[in-house]
Amino acid sequence: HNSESSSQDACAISPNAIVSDACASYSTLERLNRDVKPPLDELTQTTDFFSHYRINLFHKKCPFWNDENGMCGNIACAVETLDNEDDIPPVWRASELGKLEGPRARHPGKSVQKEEPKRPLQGLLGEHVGESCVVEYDDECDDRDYCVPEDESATSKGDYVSLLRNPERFTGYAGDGAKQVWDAIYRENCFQRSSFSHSAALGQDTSPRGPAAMDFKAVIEAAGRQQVLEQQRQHNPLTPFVAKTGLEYEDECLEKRVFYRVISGMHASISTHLCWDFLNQTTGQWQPNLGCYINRLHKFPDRISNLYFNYALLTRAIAKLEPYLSQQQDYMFCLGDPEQDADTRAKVMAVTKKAASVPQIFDESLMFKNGEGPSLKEDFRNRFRNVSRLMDCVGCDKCRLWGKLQTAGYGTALKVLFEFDNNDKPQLPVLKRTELVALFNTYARLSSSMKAIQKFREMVEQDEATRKFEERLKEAETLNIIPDRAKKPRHAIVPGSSEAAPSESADESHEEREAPEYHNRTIKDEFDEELGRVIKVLKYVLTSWINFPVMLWHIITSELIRLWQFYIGLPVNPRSWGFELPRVDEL
Ligand SMILES: Cc1cc2nc3c(=O)[nH]c(=O)nc-3n(C[C@H](O)[C@H](O)[C@H](O)COP(=O)(O)OP(=O)(O)OC[C@H]3O[C@@H](n4cnc5c(N)ncnc54)[C@H](O)[C@@H]3O)c2cc1C
Repeated sequence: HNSESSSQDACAISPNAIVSDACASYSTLERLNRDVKPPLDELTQTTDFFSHYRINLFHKKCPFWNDENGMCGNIACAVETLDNEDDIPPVWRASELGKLEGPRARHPGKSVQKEEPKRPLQGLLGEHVGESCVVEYDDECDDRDYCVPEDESATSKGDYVSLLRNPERFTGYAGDGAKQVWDAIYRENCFQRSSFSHSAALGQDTSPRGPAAMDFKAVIEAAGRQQVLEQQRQHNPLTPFVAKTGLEYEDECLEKRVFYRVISGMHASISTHLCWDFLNQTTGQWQPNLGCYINRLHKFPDRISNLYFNYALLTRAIAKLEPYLSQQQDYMFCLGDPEQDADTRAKVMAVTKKAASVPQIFDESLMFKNGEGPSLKEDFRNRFRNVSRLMDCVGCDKCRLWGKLQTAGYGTALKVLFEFDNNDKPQLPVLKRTELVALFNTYARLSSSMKAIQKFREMVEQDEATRKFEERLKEAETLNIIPDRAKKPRHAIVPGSSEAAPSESADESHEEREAPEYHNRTIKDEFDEELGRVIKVLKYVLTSWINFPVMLWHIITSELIRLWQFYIGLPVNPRSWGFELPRVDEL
């Protein structure tokens, strides 16, 4: 008996989709999240260490494109959600919503650090913030990084900002600017020189293999040129074609599924938050937007499955960190404050213990096998660096903050999974503060996305039930057999959805909630209906019996194939069967 798929909610979105890469089903992860979320919220919301992040937001330039070549990534280009924002109060406009809020403090120089070791920020983040838990004195990054270290190529070390004051939610950042960044990020999924065997078309066939960013820039530019030429061609048909953009070979890269899943899962999580914490810009109300969820996520179960995949991936990374973070001599959270340090560690442990409570949630040892190991890993790292650089092209500060943080979070997770030995205790204290903060906050983002998705799913079900009820009511009305009191809608309503049905009033009496009574039915009607049901059940049972041998054959062969794949080290097909209770509405 397959215990995971036996429960009602198991694999409700896309059966077994996650099992193939992450050894866990939806229901296992949702159960785990119920345990992990409370201590994780506590950690990210009540400790100074985890509620502040240092980020270089303003001294970086988008390295991939500028307005001159017809592509555009800055705020002025981000088409806003409303055609005319002049009609709405400034506070609801995208330009305001995207701004950073709350206190901000410059990274202190060496002299201040020496003079004021306990208060290097001199109260700039607020009087009660334990600054020794927030400030990090770091130097260069080591080459195991999957993300771009914040201080790369910039003179400024960045600012400390409060994550609590800047929740990830709807900002109104949308349109061409946002789309262009996402497109470029997904194109990164395909970036690998071996995939571009016709690189001559990019005009750089003789150049030695340069940094990934340079190559990537060339691809983007080629794509940009292509786009501009395409537009020009509409007016002037003689405009030349660019022979190849390099993007034609996209399919070859699709096998690098994990990278794609990480990015798509991150995108799905961002979309979930903006739909859950959505501002209706004409009424000024913050509320979940069911239509937004349906259009961006519900219709795309693979996106949701990728989000769950990321949850499994981060759970494994966090569980793996437990021995590394448990001892003060191995890691200090707050250098100048032993009490806060102990408190933070206890809260971290509460999370890592829960994360480690489900064994085998993601088996990283299966990755980077089949001879591609080191080069694939290198490729992975470079792609991640580029995604992080692409975040500098995001034209909304708050989105950039969370985009950067989450890219760094996944980068850290990959580093922990693939660079740390599987020994009980990893040897080197290689994780920086920024990395830890990014990792745990990215985990917290996924955790709250999962919860929001579960709620959204309930809303969809309620919405559908309401719609069905209304349809039946209409049918009955046309037959004129419904008493007036049964015409009230009975199902709960989606709060705030643009597609919300009318709300059930709180004082609605119990009697009014009962099913509508159907009058004028004769005994013959009742008998015919009952007989119809009996025949349907009989048919159902007989078909199940007839199908059984075929099904058994399918199960045995598919399991044998899976066993064989496992034995010779191939990726194992997802399980295509499971036990579930018959759905009564099939009858
Ligand atoms: C880094 C970054 C951070 C952002 N943060 C915020 C934020 O905090 N708040 C906010 O309101 N807006 C944010 N945005 C903007 C937001 O993500 C959308 O771009 C915007 O709302 C417009 O949405 P859209 O419906 O046009 O599709 P987009 O979300 O822009 O998607 C573009 C295309 O990508 C594909 N796609 C969408 N989702 C997935 C997925 N999960 N997997 C694979 N493919 C997918 C679809 O083909 C879609 O048409 C951010 C954008 C970026 C690039």
